[in-house]
Amino acid sequence: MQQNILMSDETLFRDCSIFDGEHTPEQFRFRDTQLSRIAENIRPAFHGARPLNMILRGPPGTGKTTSVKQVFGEIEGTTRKIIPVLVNCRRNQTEYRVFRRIYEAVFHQKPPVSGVCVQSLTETLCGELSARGAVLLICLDDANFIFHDNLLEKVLGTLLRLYEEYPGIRTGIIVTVSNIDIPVAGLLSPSVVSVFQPNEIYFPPYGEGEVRAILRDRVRAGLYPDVVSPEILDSIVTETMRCSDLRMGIALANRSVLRAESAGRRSVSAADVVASVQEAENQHLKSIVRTLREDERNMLGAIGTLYQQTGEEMISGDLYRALQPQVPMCYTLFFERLEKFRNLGLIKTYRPPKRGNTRRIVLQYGSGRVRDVCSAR
Ligand SMILES: Nc1ncnc2c1ncn2[C@@H]1O[C@H](COP(=O)(O)OP(=O)(O)OP(=O)(O)O)[C@@H](O)[C@H]1O
Repeated sequence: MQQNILMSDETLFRDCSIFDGEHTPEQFRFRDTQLSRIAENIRPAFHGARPLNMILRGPPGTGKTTSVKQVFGEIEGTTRKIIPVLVNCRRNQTEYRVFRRIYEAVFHQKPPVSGVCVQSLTETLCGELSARGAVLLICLDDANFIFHDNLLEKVLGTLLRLYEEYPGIRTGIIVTVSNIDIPVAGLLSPSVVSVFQPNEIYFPPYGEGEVRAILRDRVRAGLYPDVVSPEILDSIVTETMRCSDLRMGIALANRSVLRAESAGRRSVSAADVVASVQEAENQHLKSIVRTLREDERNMLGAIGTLYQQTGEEMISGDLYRALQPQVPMCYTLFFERLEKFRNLGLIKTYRPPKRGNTRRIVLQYGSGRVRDVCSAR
């Protein structure tokens, strides 16, 4: 029995950064096809032409961001004539913040604070791009976070029209989205669609064997030998397949090891994995809720509270009426917020047969957990 044998400063991690959400893996497997298609679309920029626009589409945790980071890393190591900028749309949910992020990446400093609008940022940016003779390659990563309020349309509209206002400016746009059921073109006006013309690259979910291989790589790189046995790895793989998100699997492995470590054991037990599943799911839910505005968080929390009392789903009209006392809002706003929750994977909506526009609204996480996470400050 391996109980309490770790000294307080002993650790099971060879390198704990391997389990960070932002970690770029040394071994990036199973995405060669997607990487070479991305590279093909960017290739014209190496000859001074405009890169082809792209949409990278696939469920969460299928390696879209990692692929872009890999390609951008190679570009940065090869040429200064292409400036790649990764914009995290989770963290930048207004038009101004998106352009501020681009400005910061190009100038390596913040824009002047007072009185600067998007127009003046783009003017300065385009002046700089002309002076350097460089192509701007922007990735709007996790663009589903800016589907609301017509924001994607505004941002794309501005980016795509830069060359009209500033002749000679060349830009390429990569949009990554994790909703597989919403066509991006449906969110855009015909005028934006006609200029955008993206090539779509699909990232399918990883199969069980692929998930096992990826997690095994992480475990080998991040932990000392025998901390995770093949049987324990199997149970982490099973949980990962259940929630079909690799990111959850990485978080689950991390949490299970931390649990074993704090109990002073040298290997992870089946009980560590079981006990860590909820923590890993909570962590995932928290990371999404953190990106919501306060009014949206209040509405989601109110749905959690309501569903605790009424059951795990409601019809849209009933839900709207039931929410009014705590979170008064008009019907349009109600549907806009529901749409955002759906885009973020917080709810699912179903149309019951023969009920017109009515939808059944189902939470994707337990109602009690949703309520607690939304009310935590
Ligand atoms: N093929 C792979 N090999 C190794 N690690 C991978 C692979 N694919 C994804 N990962 C890891 O899984 C996690 C999620 O990957 P990534 O952020 O690239 O997914 P995504 O498709 O952009 O997800 P989302 O749509 O939720 O933003 C990261 O920690 C990443 O390192």
